[in-house]
Amino acid sequence: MAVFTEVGFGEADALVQSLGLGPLRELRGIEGGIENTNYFATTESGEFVLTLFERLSAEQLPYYLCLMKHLAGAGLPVPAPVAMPTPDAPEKPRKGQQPPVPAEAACDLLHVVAGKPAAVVQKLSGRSELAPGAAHCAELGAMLARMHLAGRDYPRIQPNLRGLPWWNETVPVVLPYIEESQANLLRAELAYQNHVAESSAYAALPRGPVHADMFRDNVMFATDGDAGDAPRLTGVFDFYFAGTDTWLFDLAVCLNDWAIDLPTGRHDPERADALLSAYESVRTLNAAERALLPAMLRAAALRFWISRLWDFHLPREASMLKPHDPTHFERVLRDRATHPHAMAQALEPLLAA
Ligand SMILES: Nc1ncnc2c1ncn2[C@@H]1O[C@H](COP(=O)(O)OP(=O)(O)OP(=O)(O)O)[C@@H](O)[C@H]1O
Ligand SMILES: N[C@@H](CCO)C(=O)O
Repeated sequence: MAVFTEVGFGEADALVQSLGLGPLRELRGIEGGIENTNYFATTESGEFVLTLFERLSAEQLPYYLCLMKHLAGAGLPVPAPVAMPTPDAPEKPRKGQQPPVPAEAACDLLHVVAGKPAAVVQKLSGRSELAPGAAHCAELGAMLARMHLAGRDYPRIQPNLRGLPWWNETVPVVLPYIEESQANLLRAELAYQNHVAESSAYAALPRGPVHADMFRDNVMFATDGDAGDAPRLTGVFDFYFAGTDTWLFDLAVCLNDWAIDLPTGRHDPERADALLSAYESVRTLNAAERALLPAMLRAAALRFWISRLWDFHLPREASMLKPHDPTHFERVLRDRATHPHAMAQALEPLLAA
């Protein structure tokens, strides 16, 4: 469980009551997660997740919270953040008076708990599928494409804060902790990704708001079907690494997690095909995306190798924090870099179709 900041029952109760959710019945620290403090909060209105943001600032947070609201409003299975009710609309300002500050500027989805920025979102039903099959990957691929399309009219822009500039900043910080052969791979891959980012093909990639961390443990599937029923995706959460970035990077993050054999890091052709063809059933990849898929699979592996090295070697204080294993993404990156076209080649018949 990652509880970086302990929240008292009384303080959580005061917040949920002011949100109009009724008195707090139960408050329970959540197991899992390494970024933020999360609690399940039960009130008479239902079950919610209270998140205290440990690294993101109040200036950065409206991008994520408003994106969740936007996607939920577009019918995507995304938990909607609970807004602070606004007092009754003030009277129209008289001539010469200042107009009121628009609610958007204050962000009524962002609250303060224990001195930290905080949000309350709906608790999703279902459970994560940590051993997904092709049918789960197909559900994911179609939802990812729908999410990309639904983000096209999202007005806010904020870079992926775990994108290339962060990789360039963080690699020198982790280099002293790793072996020479690892350092060589890390430096070489970073140089390659800087080169890719300057290419005209990269500039031609479609982009918009992306989740950028849609791993198996951030997606829920229904548990109500009988065994054998087709899986049904009921939700995706943890938007706090989202940002404006290429859709292809988002897809590569998913392929690297959902469509691989975890012990070896190698891709699984059946699951990769299912994920990609379902994505393409909603939105077809363009020529630049097809060309850069191998490079983005490497980029997505690099991103999580760096963040896992950083979390592992420079940990923060938290109750029962379990950092993820960095060597997993070293293996994935070695596989993608040694066989740069393996996954993309396996997907080629699909891409050409
Ligand atoms: N909206 C939600 N509905 C149901 N469960 C949720 C929801 N949000 C979070 N959880 C539960 O809380 C756990 C931790 O949340 P999350 O993954 O967002 O942690 P984090 O520390 O913020 O992020 P990270 O995954 O980046 O470490 C999840 O594994 C899930 O069980
Ligand atoms: N999904 C990330 C952790 C949260 O960003 C990882 O597995 O490294």
